Amino acid sequence: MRPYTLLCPDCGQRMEDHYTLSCPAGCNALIRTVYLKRTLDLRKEPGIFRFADWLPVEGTIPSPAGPVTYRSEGLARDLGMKNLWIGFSGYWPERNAEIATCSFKELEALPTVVRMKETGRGTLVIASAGNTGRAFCQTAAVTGIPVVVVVPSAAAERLWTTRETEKVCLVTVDGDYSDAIAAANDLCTHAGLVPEGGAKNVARRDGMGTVMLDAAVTIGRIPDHYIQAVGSGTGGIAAWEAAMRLIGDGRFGGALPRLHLAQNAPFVPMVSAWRAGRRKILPETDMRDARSAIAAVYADVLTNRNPPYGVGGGVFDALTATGGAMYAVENRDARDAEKRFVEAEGIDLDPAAAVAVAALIQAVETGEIDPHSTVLLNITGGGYERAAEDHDQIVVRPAFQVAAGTGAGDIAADVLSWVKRHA
Ligand SMILES: Cc1ncc(COP(=O)(O)O)c(C=O)c1O
Repeated sequence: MRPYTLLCPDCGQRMEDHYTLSCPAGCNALIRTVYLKRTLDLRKEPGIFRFADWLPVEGTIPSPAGPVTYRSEGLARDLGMKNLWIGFSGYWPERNAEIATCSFKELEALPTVVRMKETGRGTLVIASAGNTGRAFCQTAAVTGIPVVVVVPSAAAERLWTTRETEKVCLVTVDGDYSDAIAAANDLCTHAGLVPEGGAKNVARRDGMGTVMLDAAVTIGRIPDHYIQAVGSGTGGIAAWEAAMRLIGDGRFGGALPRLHLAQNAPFVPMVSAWRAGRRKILPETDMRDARSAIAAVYADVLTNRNPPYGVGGGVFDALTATGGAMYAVENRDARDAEKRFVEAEGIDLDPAAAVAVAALIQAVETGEIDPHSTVLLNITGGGYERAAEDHDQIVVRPAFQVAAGTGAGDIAADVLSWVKRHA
């Protein structure tokens, strides 16, 4: 028996894991893991698998990539804060941050690949705006387990690994992130190609949830506030779920952290729906002129048109349960915040992380966050310059291309034959 079961929070059904992504009864809710161990014991592993007790895996990968939490001095002083903690998911070896692909997406990729190997069959297909794809490419390079990664053509340059690998089938799509998602969905209609699952994948959520776990064990308690930039919002959901587990553990306090989730204006569908008090995103209201709005943002990895917002156990529920708030961040504010962060903390940021810093500044200025409270700022990506000093960054060459508006039907047979050759 595996050390966890899956639970549908809607109908209450418990199930065994067969790389299960949704409730077999058809409920519109994100299934969750229920771990047999209610208290968290840290393992003697180098990276994320320190938290394997609360990851849906039995095996581990000896990777140094994991969450790191430290107490801010520079930015805290700049903002007049007393208890600002930074969860740094990137590359900064001087702070023990060893995610060579520089974003928290590696925290999702590592347990996902192990879970798939242990409970599923087939080859994972990942749609990405860049960072998720790079994380899965790296995991394929480290484990030798092949993956199919589908990205917008403009994001292809973000796909690199620190080791040579033949185990990545990179498909580029002429279009934006949504077109990449559509092409990946097309591919997954073929036997042997399996959707990685996004927010529905408990390994992704629990992998991201380790940022909250690491913060709680470092600080000694659950923080009062949690700040993150979101595209799908999976990390926000994960932080909420991890905090519920920590409350169940009993050693880290009994209150949920307030979630502060930020999007990059002008593409802010969840902010718009949340502020209107709606569980449902209305495309004509919340995503008007989506293509041009997406093209205008600084942090394009935050542009997901189908976030798990209204689904049971999704972003709306996470915000409601935690008394949360959402923020729209303008490009210029993200850039200013990035400058302040770099000066204060001494490491570069992913544009998405700059959006989170800008949201923190907004929250402190508007009084949403009391500067004396205990705050966890999730820096979801950074350390690119530092990583380039220490590691090779070997560009992954596209294997196949999907032309604008054509779908992935034409290349499916080629992708399947690639999978056969590389499995
Ligand atoms: C660096 C970084 N931060 C934040 C996010 C937002 O994550 P999510 O789409 O899971 O909300 C992404 C998404 O790709 C990202 O790459």
